[in-house]
Amino acid sequence: MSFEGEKASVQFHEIGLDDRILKAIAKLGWAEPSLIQEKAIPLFLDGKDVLMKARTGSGKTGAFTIPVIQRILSSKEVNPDLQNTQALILAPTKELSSQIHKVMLQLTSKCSRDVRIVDISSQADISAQKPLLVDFPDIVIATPGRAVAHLKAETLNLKDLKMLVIDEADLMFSCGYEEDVKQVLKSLPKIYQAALASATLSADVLNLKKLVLHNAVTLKLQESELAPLKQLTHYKHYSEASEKHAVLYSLLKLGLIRGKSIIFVNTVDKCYRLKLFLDQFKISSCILNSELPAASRCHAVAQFNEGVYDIIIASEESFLDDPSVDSRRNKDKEFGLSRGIDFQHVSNIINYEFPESINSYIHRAGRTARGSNKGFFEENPKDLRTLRHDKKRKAPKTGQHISNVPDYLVPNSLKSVTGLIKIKKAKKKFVPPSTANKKYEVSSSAFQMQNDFILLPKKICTFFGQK
Ligand SMILES: Nc1ncnc2c1ncn2[C@@H]1O[C@H](COP(=O)(O)OP(=O)(O)OP(=O)(O)O)[C@@H](O)[C@H]1O
Repeated sequence: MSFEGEKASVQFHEIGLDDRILKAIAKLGWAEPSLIQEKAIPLFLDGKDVLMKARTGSGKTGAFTIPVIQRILSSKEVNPDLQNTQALILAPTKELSSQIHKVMLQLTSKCSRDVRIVDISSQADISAQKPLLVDFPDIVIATPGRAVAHLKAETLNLKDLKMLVIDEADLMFSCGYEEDVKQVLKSLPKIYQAALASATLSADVLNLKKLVLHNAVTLKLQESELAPLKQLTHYKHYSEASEKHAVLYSLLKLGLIRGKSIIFVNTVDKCYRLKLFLDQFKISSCILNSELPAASRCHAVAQFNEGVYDIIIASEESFLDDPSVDSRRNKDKEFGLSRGIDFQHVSNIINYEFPESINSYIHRAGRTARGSNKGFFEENPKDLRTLRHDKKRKAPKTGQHISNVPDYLVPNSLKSVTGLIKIKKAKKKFVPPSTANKKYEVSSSAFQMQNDFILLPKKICTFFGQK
């Protein structure tokens, strides 16, 4: 597996990595480093502070986790009895932390005894997490909030820290972690090596850079922000707002969209409404939004990744919103939605509601065509079954009850497609024509005009024709 369109000039075995890491990388199927990995890993191994800005899905996680693990293995070669927390990795959400943890466990699968990693980002009680930290794991992964909570409880000791990494640096401040990050920095020794990873170089990232990095090398890769077109195809389809439901239904039911899909909407309400709509047609989906508790969000992503659901409906909200503005709703400030979450094998991204900024489009699109995956279609057994044309396609099942559900769930446009709509004839009151009746005159001429184009039912045409 390699990143398309980005031919690596060095191979993993040429970067000076431990054999155990190389074996783990091979097990992951990563044939060669991505561009950001190729540039960042040697710099970090050299002891440099690095700011890596690379498009979403370009392999930044590997770019900082591989050298962190390598440096820990090297330090243990020199001093096998060394046991202290050498690296702290901060991520803005629990989902991201657990994803980094998962990647690190895979990368240390051949040296798990030598490199111990814990993720303390979950909301478990601080005292319940104490045993995880008591014998100074080599790498701690946390959200800044959790790191501060443990520092206050004196369950986390960073006095011997050698490396600090902040992932998704552009989200840290907008997630409300500015103070927590500053608090963490106060607990670090004077000298440590640091790296920031980000998909954008926002003002927040530059502020963090000033706070965290020293004489840093900035890697701003000259690459497209999105995966190459060979890998990711963009389609656009124009439709009236009221018809979007019908279009989506058709795309899904006719098999025009295959594989796992993320449908993006812009509000939490829409998230639920769309799910209810799809439920009506026995199209099962799960949802992801900022009102769900963290555990449910993780569960939804896990179920989607495991293939329990092929569709996830996600609402995206601006991180720059003042969290205090909408007090009715209990928004989770750690909600990073899908930014940085590694949804696996996503074939399609559907912008059901158009993203509010270019960045948002890029991040949404970055959920597919990740790594070396093609964007549109994945070859998994389930998809291949779908492709079998020797089997008769099942006609979509729609129940009679669809005609009784509210319009916002099944709009009339779709009811008429399925033949379930009962056209209610409006009872018209007879109003005698009167030249003094302005309202009548206006509507009359409007209808007359349409009459010219034979657009009206005969009955009405006749009525106005008599005038
Ligand atoms: N060298 C590689 N070869 C093939 N696949 C890789 C390689 N490195 C990473 N990947 C895969 O690419 C996908 C995206 O990687 P990763 O999550 O690190 O991207 P990212 O740049 O951190 O994205 P984001 O900014 O969204 O977090 C993952 O599924 C990962 O397993």
